[in-house]
Amino acid sequence: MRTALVIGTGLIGTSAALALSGRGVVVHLADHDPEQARTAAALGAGTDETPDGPVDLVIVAAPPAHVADVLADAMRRGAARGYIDVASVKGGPRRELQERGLDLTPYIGTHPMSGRERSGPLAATGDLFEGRPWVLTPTGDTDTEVLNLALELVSHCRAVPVVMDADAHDRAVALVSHMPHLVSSMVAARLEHAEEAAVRLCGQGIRDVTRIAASDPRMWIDILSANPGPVADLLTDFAADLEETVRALRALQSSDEDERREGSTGIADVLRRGNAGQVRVPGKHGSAPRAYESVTVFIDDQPGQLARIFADAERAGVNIEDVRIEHATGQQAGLVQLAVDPKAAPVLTAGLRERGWAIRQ
Ligand SMILES: NC(=O)c1ccc[n+]([C@@H]2O[C@H](COP(=O)([O-])OP(=O)(O)OC[C@H]3O[C@@H](n4cnc5c(N)ncnc54)[C@H](O)[C@@H]3O)[C@@H](O)[C@H]2O)c1
Ligand SMILES: O=C(O)C(=O)C[C@]1(C(=O)O)C=C[C@@H](O)C=C1
Repeated sequence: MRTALVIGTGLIGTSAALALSGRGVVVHLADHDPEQARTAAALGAGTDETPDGPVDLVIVAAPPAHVADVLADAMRRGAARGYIDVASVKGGPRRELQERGLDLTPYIGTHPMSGRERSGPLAATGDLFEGRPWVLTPTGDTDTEVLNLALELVSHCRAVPVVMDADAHDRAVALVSHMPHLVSSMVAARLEHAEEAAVRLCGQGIRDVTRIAASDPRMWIDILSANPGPVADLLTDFAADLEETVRALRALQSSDEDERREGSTGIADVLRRGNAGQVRVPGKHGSAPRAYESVTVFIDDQPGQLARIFADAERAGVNIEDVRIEHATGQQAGLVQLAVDPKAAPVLTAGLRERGWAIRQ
C-alpha cells in the first residue's frame, strides 16, 4: 500500500494514520470538521490536502451512524481501490450499503479491538492497535486485492487479524464490549450523587471498573443503537444474576443460621463464577492468559521517576510485562505496580532495593 485516505480523524482514524505514516504510506486526512484533520496532520499523521486521484485504501473512521453515508460517497466518487470502515458494529453498516445498491466487492467492514475512553486526534497514538485483535468481515464476494490491502493495514498497525462473519462479530462484541460498557456506566452512575466523603475513598478497584464510563455518550448511543438485541439479551441474564445476588445478601442478614448458610453459598457461587470467567480474558498480545507477579514500588510524584524504574529494571535484567500506576489520594506520591514473570519478581525486588527504591511487601 502506497497511499491511503482516512476519513474521520479522531482517536481511531488518527491512530491508524500515525501507524501508516510511520511505515512510509502517504496518508491523506479528511474530516467533516477540518480543524480535526489539521490537528491530525500537525501530529504527523499525514497531510490534510485532498489526494490528486484514487488512493489505494480509504479508511472510514467516522461515528457508526455516519459510516454508510461516508463510505457510499467515497465509493461513488471512486476515491480508492479498496474501502474499509472501523466502526464498532458490523452488520448494520453492511446492510445499509447493500440497501443503497452499491457494489460491495471492494469493501470490507473491520473493527480494531482497541480504543480509549478519550476521543479526538489528540488522544491518538501510533501504537494503539499493537498486539490487539483487528476483526475483518470479508464475504465470499470480497475482492482478494482489497482483503490484502486490509491485511496490510492491520500488519502496519502491528495488530492481529481475526476473520469473522459480521453478525457473529456483533454478538461477540455485545458480550465483550457493549454490555460491559453499560455495566461500567451503571456502576459509575452510583457515584453521581454520592457523598464526597465516600467518593474520596475511591481506590484502584473502582477505577478499573469505571474507566470506560468516561467515554463519549454520543458515540456509544450510536454503537448501542446498532446492536440493541444482543446487548438486551445479555443484560437480561445479568439482571437475573443481580436478583440472585441480592437474594443471597438478604439471606446473609437473616437471624436464621440455615438461611445465612444459603446466602453465603449464593455469594460464593457468584464469586467463583467470576473467577472462572476472568481467567478466560486473554493476556497480552491475545495470547493465553499468563499469571504475572506484581512488584510494587513507592514513587514521589516527580518527573523522570518511571524512566528511572524502567532503566533499573533493565539493569537487573528483568522484562516488565505490564505496568499500572496508582496515585495516592491527596499526596504527591504513588505506587507503581510492575507485572513480571514470577521467577523474575525476587530478582527485580532485590535489584530495585539495591538502587534505593522502596518496595511494598
Ligand atoms: N473509541 C474506541 O475505543 C473505538 C475503538 C474501535 C473502533 N471505534 C470506532 O471508530 C470510529 C471512530 O471512533 P473514535 O473513537 O475515533 O471517535 P472520535 O470522536 O474520536 O472521532 C470521530 C471523528 O469523525 C468525524 N466525523 C463525524 N462525522 C463525520 C462525517 N460525516 N464525515 C467525516 N468525518 C466525520 C468527527 O469530526 C471526529 O473527528 C467509530 O465508528 C467507532 O465505533 C472506536
Ligand atoms: O479500552 C477502551 O477504552 C475501549 O473503549 C475499547 C473498546 C472495548 O470495549 O474494548 C471499546 C469500543 C471499541 O469498539 C473497541 C474497543
